[in-house]
Amino acid sequence: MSESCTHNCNTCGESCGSREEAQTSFLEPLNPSSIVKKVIGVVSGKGGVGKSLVTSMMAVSMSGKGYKTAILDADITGPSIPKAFGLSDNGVGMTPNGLMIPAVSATGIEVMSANLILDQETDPVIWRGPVIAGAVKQFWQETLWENVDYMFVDMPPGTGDVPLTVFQSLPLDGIIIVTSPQELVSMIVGKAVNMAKKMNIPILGLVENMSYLSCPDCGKQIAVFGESHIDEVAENYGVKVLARIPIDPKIAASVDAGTVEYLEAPWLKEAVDAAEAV
Ligand SMILES: Nc1ncnc2c1ncn2[C@@H]1O[C@H](COP(=O)(O)OP(=O)(O)OP(=O)(O)O)[C@@H](O)[C@H]1O
Repeated sequence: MSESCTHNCNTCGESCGSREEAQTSFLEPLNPSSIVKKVIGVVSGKGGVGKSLVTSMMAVSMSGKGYKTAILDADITGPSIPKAFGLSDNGVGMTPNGLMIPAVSATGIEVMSANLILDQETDPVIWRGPVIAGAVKQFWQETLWENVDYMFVDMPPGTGDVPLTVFQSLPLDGIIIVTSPQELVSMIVGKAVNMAKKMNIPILGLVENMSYLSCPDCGKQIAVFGESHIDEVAENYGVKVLARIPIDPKIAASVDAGTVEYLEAPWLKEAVDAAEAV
């Protein structure tokens, strides 16, 4: 036993031989009919930076490579995945033994989201934190996830109570952190990196969305939200920059039209390689 051991594993950072028993696992088991091989969380410091876009496009890219892919929309109060895939109807079924059957997109991506089970997609979700976290656990445990190679989880934004519970409940194999240049990037990345490290979840890297706008006439890149600091931030925290996504009206239009799975995402190549290497 280390000299600096406090004999209380909740307060002691030393890794000694008697550590494991004291660790409590909050991981929720899957139902026996389901298999999910890899789970990758997509996180952001706040809403509106493009977390759902990155989640959707990672799923689209992995599905395009032949993997059976699913999306668990854990952003319960701001569920935007069904709309991006044009899944506005109530597409969730039930198995005879009471498991939810996820909706399936036109190209075969399975989706589970609060918006698919609400009577009206405009109904607000006015639930408190523990209820929200409980819904995410149900989406994980009580859905029939049949032989999924890759599941992407659109995490609730931020590093508060709800994202923390989701982090603890799902067996994440890695996370992707999405930022935009106008955020307090360093602080946000720092919080997300520390949260992931505390839970021993590997960080695949950072994706900077709305990084720049390409002038349609001369091709010059305009830093609409100011110069990016993503490289310094990534270096400070020892993580990789996986992608820089431009502001592109085509992106917004295809999300609005529910045709995100027909969008090409050449900018995510390194992120896709990182997911494949998990
Ligand atoms: N690079 C981009 N170019 C143009 N529009 C974009 C881009 N990224 C995202 N958008 C648009 O910005 C809006 C917010 O994006 P998105 O829903 O992915 O963000 P989010 O971080 O998931 O937000 P929330 O947590 O609130 O759901 C969407 O309408 C989306 O189409």
